[in-house]
Amino acid sequence: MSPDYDPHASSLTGRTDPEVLAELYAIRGSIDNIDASLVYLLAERFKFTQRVGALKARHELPPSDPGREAAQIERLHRLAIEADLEPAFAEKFLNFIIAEVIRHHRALAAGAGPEAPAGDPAADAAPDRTRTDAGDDPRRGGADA
Ligand SMILES: O=C(O)C(=O)C[C@]1(C(=O)O)C=C[C@@H](O)C=C1
Repeated sequence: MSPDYDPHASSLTGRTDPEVLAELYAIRGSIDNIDASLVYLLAERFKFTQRVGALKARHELPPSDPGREAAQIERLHRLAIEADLEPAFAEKFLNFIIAEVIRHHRALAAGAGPEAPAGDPAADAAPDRTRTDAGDDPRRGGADA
């Protein structure tokens, strides 16, 4: 745990029954563990998507793949129902992450990323806007989102 993190930080201290607070802190300990896991999991996911982005940039593939996304969303819907999680939330969450991944892919294709060093032809190429891409996807805010 980071040294400046206070797991008992709360606006409830001093006006809540200490026993209730103790129970709340115990539950929050698990919430903190899960949040930490989410951060590490997301970091791992982004490491892999950076590799996808570098591959796509090298081969001049479009940053987004709507067919893949549709399959991911459908699968996530099913998993969410199984897991008793709101499917609309699961979809929103995945779309949020994917939008960020696509932003990274675009930066890589434009040569801004660490995996596309100067002089790499893929890095110097302008992002290809002629292909099917999220530029047409209203979720991503239009052509230059
Ligand atoms: O699999 C890819 O092609 C990716 O670029 C990764 C990813 C994802 O984050 O899962 C991101 C963008 C694509 O539209 C589809 C999937």
